[in-house]
Amino acid sequence: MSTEFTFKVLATDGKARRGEITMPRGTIRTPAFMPVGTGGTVKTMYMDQVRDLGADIILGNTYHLMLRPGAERVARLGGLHEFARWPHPILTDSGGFQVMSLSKLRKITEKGVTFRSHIDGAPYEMSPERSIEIQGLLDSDIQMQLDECTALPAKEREIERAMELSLRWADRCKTAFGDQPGKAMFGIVQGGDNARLRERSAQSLASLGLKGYAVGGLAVGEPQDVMLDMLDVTCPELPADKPRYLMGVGTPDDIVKSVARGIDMFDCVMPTRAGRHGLAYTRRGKVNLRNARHADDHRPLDEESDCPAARDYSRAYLHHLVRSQEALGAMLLTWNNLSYYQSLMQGLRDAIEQGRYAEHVAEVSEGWARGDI
Ligand SMILES: CNc1nc2cc3nc[nH]c(=O)c3cc2[nH]1
Repeated sequence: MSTEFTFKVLATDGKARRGEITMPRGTIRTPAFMPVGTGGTVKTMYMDQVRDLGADIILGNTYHLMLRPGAERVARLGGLHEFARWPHPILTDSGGFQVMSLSKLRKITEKGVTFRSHIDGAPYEMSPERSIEIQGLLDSDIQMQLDECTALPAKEREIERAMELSLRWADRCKTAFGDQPGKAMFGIVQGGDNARLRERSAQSLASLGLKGYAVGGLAVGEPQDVMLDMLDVTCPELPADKPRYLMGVGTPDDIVKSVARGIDMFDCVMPTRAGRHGLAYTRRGKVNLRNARHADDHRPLDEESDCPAARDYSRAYLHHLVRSQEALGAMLLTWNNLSYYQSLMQGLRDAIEQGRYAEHVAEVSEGWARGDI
């Protein structure tokens, strides 16, 4: 087990990379999908299940945990790994994105963000330094800089202002994080849908010599081709020997196309949130179990899956659970969805190693297009 944070590229196929991040709490096989554990829980799942599905790392949210139960309380209780019984790596988002998307009366200044909690309206200030302090109290293994994610569409001068502020905050977060060998602080590339600003942001962050780089400011409603175009201009400006993390992405199609452009890490609420809303991801595309067409269908979601949720329960039963709003419905569909996402990632990792990434993507895409029979 490594005492340092290291990243190795083990194989490439075009711009797709098969890599490995080693750190004291474990090894992360890339391309990696990080299940979202917002409030210290991957909703409806036991942590052992999440691990058994192949997740090497999960995501926690600074914003939610600082509001409830509080970062100092989690620290007193031994840190997030102990608190949530997840002994493997955890990446925490810095809170800025959630402040802008969830809190009330928020205000951004050079110093940081001020806002009121969406839970009880209590006032908070979060500076780059406080965000890193909170992530340290959570004992997070990979900590994200505080940044300002511009909602799209936006005027170029607005995108530029937020991108430049995020660069200054990256420098402050690097100073606040200091030197923690077994941990990492990732910078976040901003720049909206503007290629020139993306290149400037990536080049400036790369000059900070960080241990990893996230591509932020995307998956905010822009068309997929705009997101992919921004990856085409951003990834070449990032160091090839450091991990690249595309924040908030995405659908299986988003993921396969982003890996092809050089992305190594992903997080997205889609598999878990969709599971709670009756939607199943399968190798034949999406299946909406709310639909009455499943009411008498005795077939499982996927008879060939090694996940019991996909293999052992009839669609009729899943439809019944979803329609009845039974907790087991959300549990089984979340289990199925995370299992599908992790098997998708394993397939991508294998295909890169075998030098057949394009062929493999064609095969999985054909499965989705065939649709659910
Ligand atoms: C669901 N889409 C999405 N989740 C995100 C989280 C983020 N965190 C920090 N900074 C970001 O730019 C950022 C962008 C994001 N897009």
